[in-house]
Amino acid sequence: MEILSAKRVQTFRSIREEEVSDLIESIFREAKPTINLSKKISSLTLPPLEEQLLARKVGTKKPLIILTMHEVANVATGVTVAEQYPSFKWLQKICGIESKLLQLHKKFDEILESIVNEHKQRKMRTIPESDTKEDLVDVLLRIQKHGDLGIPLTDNNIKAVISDMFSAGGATSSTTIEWAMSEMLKNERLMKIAQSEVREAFTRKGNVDESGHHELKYLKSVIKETLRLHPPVPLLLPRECREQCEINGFQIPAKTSVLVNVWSIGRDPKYWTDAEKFQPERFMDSSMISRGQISSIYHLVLEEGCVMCPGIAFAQPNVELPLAHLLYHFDWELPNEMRKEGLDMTEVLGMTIRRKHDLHLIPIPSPAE
Ligand code: HEM
Repeated sequence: MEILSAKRVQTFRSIREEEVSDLIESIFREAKPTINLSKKISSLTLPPLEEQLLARKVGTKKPLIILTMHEVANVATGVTVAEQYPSFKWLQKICGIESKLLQLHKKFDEILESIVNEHKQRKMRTIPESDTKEDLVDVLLRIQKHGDLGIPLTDNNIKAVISDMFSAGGATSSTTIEWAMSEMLKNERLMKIAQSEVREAFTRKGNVDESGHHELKYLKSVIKETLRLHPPVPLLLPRECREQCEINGFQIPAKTSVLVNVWSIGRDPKYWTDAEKFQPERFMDSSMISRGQISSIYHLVLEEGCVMCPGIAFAQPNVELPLAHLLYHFDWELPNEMRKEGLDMTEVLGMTIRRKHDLHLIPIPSPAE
């Protein structure tokens, strides 16, 4: 509640708006007609997250924490393969994953340690003007000092929370933006509807900001439909069976790992008409969605059910704002007269499911510019 509440997220609004405006300007400044939109999007989500959570302005040089996160993401792709066969310990060894992860762990731990120490020293020197000026680490250090939790909060706990926020909040947001753009590119009609909605909402103002987001009903449905077909965390977080139980005649022992395949639930024709089709309209009128569908998508749309992303208040503006800007400022074409319907949608599994091939696109400034 302290770190991820809507009130706290609201205090970071100007940081998000500034970062996304910088992205749009960098696209306008590109000398080449074709840009790698995937790269632009992935470099967009972590720096603002760093600034929002750690109050550090990133500037042009990527900080170590972001570079290390990318390294972890790359190595983690291999972990998933080795984890298919947990009893074959040698598989992880020959893949070299274990030692790479240990090295990365050490490097990451040192970065986190220095962040915590930096904050402690800063705290000794200054008194925060008000709690809205505190960043994530300040909040955790305050709780540690006052013992508000009723249980001790160690420095290691604090480092784990910082690490959790970055791994949970970075690639999830950027892959969602990338897939939403891909789906709209593939279907020009949907792109046009979303673009007209955004342009209608902001043309009079002359710029996109977060104040008009409540008007973007179609774009919000595009995001929900993107999460249905391309859930960034396809197997959710691993869970463990607390006690022995029986499912469909199978005895499941206590402590069994449970992975929930939301990727396949989102595409199950038992729940969804035209399950493989990208149709944001299905979310426009929630009365059209049955209870069964709601329980099957709670984790996808993040808003329903007992298990949800605790970072939802952060995730929403971090995904909506960049998308609204990209649609407002540009029309988008594929290079080399490639046909949009033929856009390659191959997925690759890492910490999230992302596009196998980067999105190379031609941005055409919108007529309103
Ligand atoms: C579109 C963007 C996002 C999606 C689709 C998403 C989705 C999810 C999902 C499915 C889970 C796992 C829930 C479970 O299995 O229990 C999760 C956990 C979490 N998310 Fe998000 N998330 C997004 C963005 C964010 C952001 C921006 C933040 C924070 C700044 C964040 C923070 C967290 C945290 C802290 C957890 C819990 C991790 C843990 O328990 O170790 N998420 N998210």
